Amino acid sequence: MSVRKLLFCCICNKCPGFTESSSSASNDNKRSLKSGNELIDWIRLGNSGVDLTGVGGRVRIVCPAELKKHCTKDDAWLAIRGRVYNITHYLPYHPGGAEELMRGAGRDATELFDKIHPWINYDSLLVKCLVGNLRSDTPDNDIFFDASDSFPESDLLISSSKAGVQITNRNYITNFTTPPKKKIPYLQAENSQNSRKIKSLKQDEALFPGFLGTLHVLKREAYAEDVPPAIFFDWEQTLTKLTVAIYTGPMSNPSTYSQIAERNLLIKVTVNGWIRTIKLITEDSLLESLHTSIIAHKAESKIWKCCGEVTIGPASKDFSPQIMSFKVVDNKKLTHDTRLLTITPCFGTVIIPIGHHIRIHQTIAGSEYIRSYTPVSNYWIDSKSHNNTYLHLAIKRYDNGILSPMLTTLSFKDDLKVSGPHGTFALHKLKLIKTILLLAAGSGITPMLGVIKFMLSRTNPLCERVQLLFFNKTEKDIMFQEGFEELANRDQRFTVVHILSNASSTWTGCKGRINIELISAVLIGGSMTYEEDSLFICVCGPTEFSYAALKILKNLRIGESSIYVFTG
Ligand code: HEM
Repeated sequence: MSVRKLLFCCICNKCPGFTESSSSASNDNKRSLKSGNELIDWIRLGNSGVDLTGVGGRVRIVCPAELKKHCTKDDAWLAIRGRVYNITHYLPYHPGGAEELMRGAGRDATELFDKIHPWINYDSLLVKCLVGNLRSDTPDNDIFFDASDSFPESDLLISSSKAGVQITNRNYITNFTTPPKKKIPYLQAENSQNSRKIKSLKQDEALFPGFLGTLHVLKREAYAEDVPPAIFFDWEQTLTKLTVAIYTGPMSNPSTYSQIAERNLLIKVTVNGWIRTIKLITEDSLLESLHTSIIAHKAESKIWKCCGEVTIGPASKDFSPQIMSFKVVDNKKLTHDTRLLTITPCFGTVIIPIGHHIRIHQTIAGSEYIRSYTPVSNYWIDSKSHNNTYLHLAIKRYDNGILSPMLTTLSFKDDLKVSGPHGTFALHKLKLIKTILLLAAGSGITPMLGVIKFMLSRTNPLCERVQLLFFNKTEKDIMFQEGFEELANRDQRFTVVHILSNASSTWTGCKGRINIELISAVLIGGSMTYEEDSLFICVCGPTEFSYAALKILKNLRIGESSIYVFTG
């Protein structure tokens, strides 16, 4: 549930908990809609399979000049918060009237929209009308509308080919009524440390009640380590399923843990070391979670009037990772001495942030043994079952070890105690990074896998280079080799160099251990061109390897702030 979208608003002031003071628009402007042009009719049109985007439903980048051209009633586009929508079909359904809505046509209408009704859940209403992301030159916008920030939830539902099929098949009805506004703790006012900062933001808040205020908060505070992040809750439903989205802000790399007990859905979200608990007492009973974005089966197939009662607890820093029970789903060979163990939580779902790890706790002969593993995402695994509740762990067997011989022989349905997530890797360190060098040895490759995928998928700023130097003893020790080759063939920005310390006579690649000549040849010798501020280096491997790498990087005058060493 790596959701970064910030969206929390009611679409109508009839929602419970909606306060008059939230509205800045006057009722005089409201038109009565012709019969056949009401909200329900608009939802029906959206679900009818008609292409409301006018461009075939392919989400793409729109430049301001193109947006400008779509300004007539027959062909009207409008942009809000960096997203461009085709509003042509929505014109007769707009409760404020078509003329009013046309005021926003052909331009970035964010300010206009926010002046009148910032609480409207425009993104849900126009979910089928999304043309693409507005290309913007202003750095401020980039904070929020990083194209890598592509709002996974919505995109799943609107993306071109899938949308029509999925929606009719699933009887999709979008939410449109988020829970009571008064319960949104969009400012952590209870935290006295922040009172000074909060005061300075009061003006913005008054101007833009609700979520826009939060955008301002996030913009200024997102990267301040000791400020609990604002988080938001949204939901949508079909007859049989409830989907809950928690919005945590850009680059926040959240971890979550969720559990369901009939009408109680408990979600724990951790962002930058702050833990928040969201408790939802639903209108009716739920069954199990379906996957990590918390889609839960309803006990009875019906549409609920509202989602239920949501309470978002205060932020706390006392985050002691909890111990959870897991079961083994699969155990298969990865290399000659490494197994890929697939495990799933016995209850609920767990999300481990990029670059973080879990710990396996095992009691053997009365003593507890603990070992850390970074889960490997589905992308790297040749697995038919891409179930999002699974964690895949690459476990190397050390014959003289205590834990690994036991873990590598686990089989289906065996129990495991797991704690997590653990780690200090902060994704926002990579915010401005265009070139990344990854130095990994042996099973130290696992945290790099998430970083590689993240860097290559982001576009703002566009990542220019991901260079992996992967150190192993012999050819047969190399994990995920095929995956690397495939990726390198597909994406020229990614390169991998394998370096073996004990290569066979047939090995034609690099040989040796980590050394300054090798690293300086990569960094300075020309295979990587970079600007100092946009370079980052990650290191992961056995302790001696990490020390050696750090020493070399120090000698090459790479600043500490540009290096992150993963430790278990
Ligand atoms: C940006 C240009 C827009 C303008 C100038 C505009 C203007 C207005 C006005 C004057 C009203 C009546 C105010 C009231 O009394 O509630 C209204 C209501 C409404 N507008 Fe817009 N609007 C715009 C965009 C949008 C968009 C993009 C959406 C959603 C897709 C939207 C959805 C609504 C809804 C749902 C209402 C009814 C609000 C309520 O009942 O509280 N509007 N709009």
